[in-house]
Amino acid sequence: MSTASTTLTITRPDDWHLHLRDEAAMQSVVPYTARQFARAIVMPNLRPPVTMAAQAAHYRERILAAVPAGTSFQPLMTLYLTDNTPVDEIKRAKDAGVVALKLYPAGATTNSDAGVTDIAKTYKTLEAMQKEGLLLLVHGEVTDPAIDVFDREAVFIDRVMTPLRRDMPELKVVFEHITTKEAAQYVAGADKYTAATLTPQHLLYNRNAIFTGGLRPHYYCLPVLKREEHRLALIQAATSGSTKFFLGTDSAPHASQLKENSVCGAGCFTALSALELYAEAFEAMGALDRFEAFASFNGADFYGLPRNTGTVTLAKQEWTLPEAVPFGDAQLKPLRGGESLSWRLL
Ligand SMILES: NC(=O)N[C@@H](CC(=O)O)C(=O)O
Ligand SMILES: [Zn+2]
Ligand SMILES: [Zn+2]
Repeated sequence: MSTASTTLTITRPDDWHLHLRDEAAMQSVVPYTARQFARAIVMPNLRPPVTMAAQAAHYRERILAAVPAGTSFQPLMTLYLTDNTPVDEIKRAKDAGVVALKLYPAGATTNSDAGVTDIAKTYKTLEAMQKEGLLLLVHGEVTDPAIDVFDREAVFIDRVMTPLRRDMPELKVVFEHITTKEAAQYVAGADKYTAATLTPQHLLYNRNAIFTGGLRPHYYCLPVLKREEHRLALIQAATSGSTKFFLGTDSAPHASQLKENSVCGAGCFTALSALELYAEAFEAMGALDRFEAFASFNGADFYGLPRNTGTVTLAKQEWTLPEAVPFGDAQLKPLRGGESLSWRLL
């Protein structure tokens, strides 16, 4: 990393948690990520979900066809784990270049209806993944309606993570988009097979952001933003120098008419300005010297993939994020749209 007074140059980063959707909507958002990141872990929660290796291979082709000419971008594919994922699909997935499977507890988040109802049902498949070296990516929230929505991540640690780690000790697990001090502590204290991704919104905002001056749908994602004490624990984890924490935007585009609706879909769109948002969070902690490892090294090392070559440069330069951008034949409103950002990717 090098910093002149007004620029920050780092090795090309990767996004280890991304939603691209499909068809025209996907074609609208791929260029934003391809501009910011060399690679991205592409989430499989399409309708219908990407459950088989052959579907993932076709989805990758559609994504690659949407990458602007002259830009190098590599989508890293995942499968959607279900109660019925066949054990022998794991070998086919590995051969097709799939790097991970995603665990959505059924009903926990956007397009998770086909998710896992009981993790014990997937153990044979998880054993095959452990053997083949595929990672398990986890949306870590219980779905028990008796549990308060703000407590669902912490309860997930006790009910699912701890038993899973005990039963599948050498399966590499990424606790995705963590939002609580409990999850940050759990991952920091876990062994080398456990890591976590952090989103820009959870590093920058607490739950007040959802309610400031009215209900703000573009700040609503899952797991939902938490109290300030949790945000502080997350930014401390991200800037601690621990290699277990890395960048995963969870950029999750939803058409604006579905966000600004009586029932608002969960997800924040950040791909347009992800590095800028993270740089702001790291700068506020006086930790820009730790940004490169978080954005460009820790994730690749955990996944066992080579680090990127080449660099990107951010400048300390104020600019205004567009309020809305096209999204297929709809519109998409970025988090912080219409407001100013202090860093700009050159
Ligand atoms: N994070 C979100 O709020 N939404 C994601 C799903 C997910 O990552 O849980 C989406 O696909 O929209
Ligand atoms: Zn999720
Ligand atoms: Zn996500």
